[in-house]
Amino acid sequence: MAPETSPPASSTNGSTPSKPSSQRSVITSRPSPFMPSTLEKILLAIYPTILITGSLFSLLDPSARNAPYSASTQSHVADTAPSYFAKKSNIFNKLFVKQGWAWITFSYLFFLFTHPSIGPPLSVTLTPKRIRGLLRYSIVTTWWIFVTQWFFGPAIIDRSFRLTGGQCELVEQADKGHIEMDDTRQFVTGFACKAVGGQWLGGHDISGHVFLLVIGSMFLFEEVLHVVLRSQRVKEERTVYMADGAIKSAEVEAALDSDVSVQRPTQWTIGAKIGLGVAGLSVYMLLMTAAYFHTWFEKLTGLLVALSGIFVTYFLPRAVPGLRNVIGMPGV
Ligand SMILES: CCCCCCCCCCCCCCCC(=O)SCCNC(=O)CCNC(=O)[C@H](O)C(C)(C)COP(=O)(O)O
Ligand SMILES: Nc1ncnc2c1ncn2[C@@H]1O[C@H](COP(=O)(O)O)[C@@H](OP(=O)(O)O)[C@H]1O
Repeated sequence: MAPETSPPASSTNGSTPSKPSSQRSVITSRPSPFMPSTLEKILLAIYPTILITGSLFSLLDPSARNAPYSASTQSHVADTAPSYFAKKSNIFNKLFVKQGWAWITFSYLFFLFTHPSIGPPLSVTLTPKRIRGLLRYSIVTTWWIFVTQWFFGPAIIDRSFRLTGGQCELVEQADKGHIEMDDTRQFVTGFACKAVGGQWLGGHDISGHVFLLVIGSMFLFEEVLHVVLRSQRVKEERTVYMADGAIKSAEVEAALDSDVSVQRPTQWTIGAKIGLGVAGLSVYMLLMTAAYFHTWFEKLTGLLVALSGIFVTYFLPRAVPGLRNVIGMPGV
C-alpha cells in the first residue's frame, strides 16, 4: 500500500492539533479512517452485487420475464407469480421482513447480553461496551423510524414519494367524501392509502424492503463480526483520527479499554450465530426483493438511504473523536 501521511487535524475533524504538525509523534502510513476494512469492503460489495444479480435475473429468467407484472404495485400478479418468493403473501415476507426490525432488535439484544467480550453473559449489567452498543442501535433504529415509520409526520419514504409527484389513486374519491380517511394523514402516507384499498401511484417509491434488509443486516454484520473477529485477535484494519489529527489503528483504543476480560474459546456464541442467521436471511430476502419487486432505481435509492445510516454510525466516528467517545466502535 502506498505510504500516506496524516493530514492536518483542522482539515479532517475540525479540532485543533495539540502539537504543531512538525512535532507530531506519529507520522503513519495508514489508510484513511473512512476507508472500509477488507471485511467491510466485502460486505459493501455484496449489496450492489445482489441488487444487480436480482435485477438481471428478472430480465433473463424466462418464467420471471413472461409472468404478468403490475407496475402500479411493483410486483407480479399473485396468481401467476413465477415463484413462491414472488408473492407478497410468502411466509418469509409476512413473518420476517414485515416484522424485520423486531427480528433485528431481538437478535442484537440477545447477542449484546450474552457475548462474553461485551459483558457478563445472561446478566443485565450495563457495561460501557453494552451502553455504546445500545447507543449505536438507537441511532440505526432512529434512522429506520425516520425512513419507514415517522418523520415529524409522514416517514421519509412517504414524503419523498409525495415530493416526486406521487399520490393515492383514491384521492379524488376522498375529496368527494366517498371514502373516510383521517384528515391529518389523508393521502400523505402509503399506509393510509393502502388501508382504504388504494394504490400509491406516480412518484418515486424508495424500496422500504431494500432499505430495511440492507441497514438491518449491515448493522448486525458490523456489530457481530467485528466483535467476534476482534476477540479472536484477527488483525484490526480499521483506523481512526486521534484528537491531535494523527491516524492510528483502532487497536490503540481497544488496548485502553479493559473493562471486560476476553474469553476466547467461546466467541462464536449462540447469540453471535443467531445474529448472523438473521443477517443471512435478510440478505437472502434482499435477493428475492431484487429479483421480483421494484424498479432498479427504487432499489438503488433504498440501498443508498440505508448505507447513509451505516456511514453515520460506523464510519463517521472513526474521524470524529468526540462522537467516537460517546458511541464507540464495535469490538473496541
Ligand atoms: C427522536 C427519536 C428518538 C428515538 C429514540 C431511539 C429509539 C430507541 C429504541 C426505540 C424502540 C424501538 C423498538 C423497536 C422494536 C420493534 O422492532 S417493534 C416493531 C416491529 N415492526 C417492524 O419491524 C416493522 C418492519 N416493517 C417495516 O419497516 C416496513 O413494513 C417495511 C418492511 C420497511 C416496508 O413496508 P411496506 O408496507 O411493505 O412498504
Ligand atoms: N422479498 C419480498 N417478498 C414479498 N413481498 C415483497 C418483497 N419485497 C417487496 N415486497 C412487497 O412489495 C411491495 C413494495 O415493497 P417495499 O416498498 O417495502 O420495498 C410491498 O407490498 P405491500 O406494501 O403491498 O405489502 C412488499 O410487501
